[in-house]
Amino acid sequence: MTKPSAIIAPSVLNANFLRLQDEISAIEKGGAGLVHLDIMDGHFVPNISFGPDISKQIGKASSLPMDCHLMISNPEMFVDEFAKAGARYISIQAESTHHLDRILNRIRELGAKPAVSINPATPIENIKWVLDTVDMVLVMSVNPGFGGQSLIPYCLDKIHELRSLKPELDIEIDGGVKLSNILDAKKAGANIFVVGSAIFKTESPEETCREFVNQVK
Ligand SMILES: O=C(CO)[C@H](O)[C@H](O)COP(=O)(O)O
Repeated sequence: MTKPSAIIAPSVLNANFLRLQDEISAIEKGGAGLVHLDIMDGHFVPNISFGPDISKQIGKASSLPMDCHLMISNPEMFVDEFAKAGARYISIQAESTHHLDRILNRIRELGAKPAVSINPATPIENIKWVLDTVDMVLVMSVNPGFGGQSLIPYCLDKIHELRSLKPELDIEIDGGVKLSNILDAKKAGANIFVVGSAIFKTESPEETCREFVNQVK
């Protein structure tokens, strides 16, 4: 049985957008495996970030595969655009659509990797029937919308439950991940770690990213 590899996926939500190219180069040098893009629409979540055009520019500015997390209502209207923008992964919030199976299959047809995401209060049971359709499950460990929040501890129990169900699945944790708790997340069963403010709000995002990479090796 192949053990999924550990990957740090910095979220640029809290990066300095006026120096985005430098911020991206820093995480590349720091050993990140993915660049995580938080797409927010002011409707599904109480914040607005950016859309497919900026994502496409980020894709061109980076050698890292893009991990696009759609925290938006009506995601079916936008998956084609994100696939065209070059997303490697497209994550859909299970709570955001009536047609989860359809949209995940559409993402694969478009040549990207489908992933499903669940909010802290959403049970694993709700995504049970799509676990064989996706390449990754993203477990939100904060209520989505903002960086810089604290990890909700019961989300680690959800990851543990999911890992027991699917030993080879890529499981991503997103929200409140810090150097002080990343090993708890790893122990629970996560292997892809989204880290936002704990990387970009430090003196040297490159050095900090490297520390996270070394921590989960
Ligand atoms: O999806 C998100 C918020 O909805 C962010 O990816 C997440 O919060 C990462 O930021 P931080 O590491 O600062 O918590």
